[in-house]
Amino acid sequence: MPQFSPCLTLRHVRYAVGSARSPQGLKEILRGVDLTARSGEVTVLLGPNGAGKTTTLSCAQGLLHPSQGTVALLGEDPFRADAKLRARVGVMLQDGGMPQSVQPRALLHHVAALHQNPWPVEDLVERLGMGDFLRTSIRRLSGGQRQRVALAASLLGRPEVVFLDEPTAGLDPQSRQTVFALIGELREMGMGIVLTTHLLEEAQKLADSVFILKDGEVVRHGSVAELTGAGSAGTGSTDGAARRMVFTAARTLTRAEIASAPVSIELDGGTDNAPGATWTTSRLTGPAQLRELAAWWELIDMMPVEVRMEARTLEDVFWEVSAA
Ligand SMILES: Nc1ncnc2c1ncn2[C@@H]1O[C@H](COP(=O)(O)OP(=O)(O)OP(=O)(O)O)[C@@H](O)[C@H]1O
Repeated sequence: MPQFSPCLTLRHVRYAVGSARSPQGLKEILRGVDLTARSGEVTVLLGPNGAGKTTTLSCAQGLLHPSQGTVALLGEDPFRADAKLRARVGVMLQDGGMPQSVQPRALLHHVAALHQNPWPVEDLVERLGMGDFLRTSIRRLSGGQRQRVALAASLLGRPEVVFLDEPTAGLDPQSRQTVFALIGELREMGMGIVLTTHLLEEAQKLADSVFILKDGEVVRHGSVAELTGAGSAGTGSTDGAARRMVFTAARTLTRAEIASAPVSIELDGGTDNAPGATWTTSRLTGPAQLRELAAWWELIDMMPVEVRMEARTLEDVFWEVSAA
């Protein structure tokens, strides 16, 4: 399997429901999505509820036909795809898609039997720690257990591309780590992994490439380093050098002093405005702002105890995009 070649491309994909003639009118859910995912990489779709992530995945998988634009999944139009293409693609069904009265063991063996060269069921059972609930009907499983069954089922055919819609939703921290490790292995194997998540820390750790959607459009994309300013800027992002500065104040700051800061400053989570409090600055885009901050410290006659520059996190970028 060639590594890092595109396994999925969406070009100017629009998807609308309703009609201009109906009372509700035409509702545009995707408004020109461009996205590329590569084999041997984890591509993460982020965005607030209703941004269009699941609709994008549905178009990518060929479950929905775009109103405009093109989709190529492993080089083919997934909407017209035959069984051959389907066998090369794994889709993690949300629990509604699994037969509720069946036991995971029977389901996994059944799905494995549909594939020519299936991943050994026992191996996935062991890796995903499913041994304890293999003979419990899916209806009776906890949310996290169902998630693991659905993930295993999506991988049984050793797909070249796998779509995972919130694969770690409802998992406890230990199971989440297990799933992370497995996703890392899938990447090493050269699989293309396309996933959605609301867990930004998880996205930051896993993603080779991130697409942030808002109102049916990709508003930022790039590697984590590109998006957070730890590397060169990604397309659509002009803030490649942005950083955050954190400083520890020697004393309590007055309201007037806080208001007079040259960039907005906020108390770091959990600290009080007292000597030793940690303050974080908003996005700094150049050294001139450091000079302004130093001038402000001079003005308010406060020498910070500690000053630190930090790369911004994906969470910082996400909130910035959401607020825009
Ligand atoms: N068939 C439909 N008819 C009307 N509206 C729809 C339809 N399908 C999706 N939508 C709307 O389109 C928007 C995008 O939905 P989508 O499920 O793709 O978002 P999402 O980013 O996956 O959200 P979440 O994070 O909540 O899963 C939502 O506002 C949703 O209500």
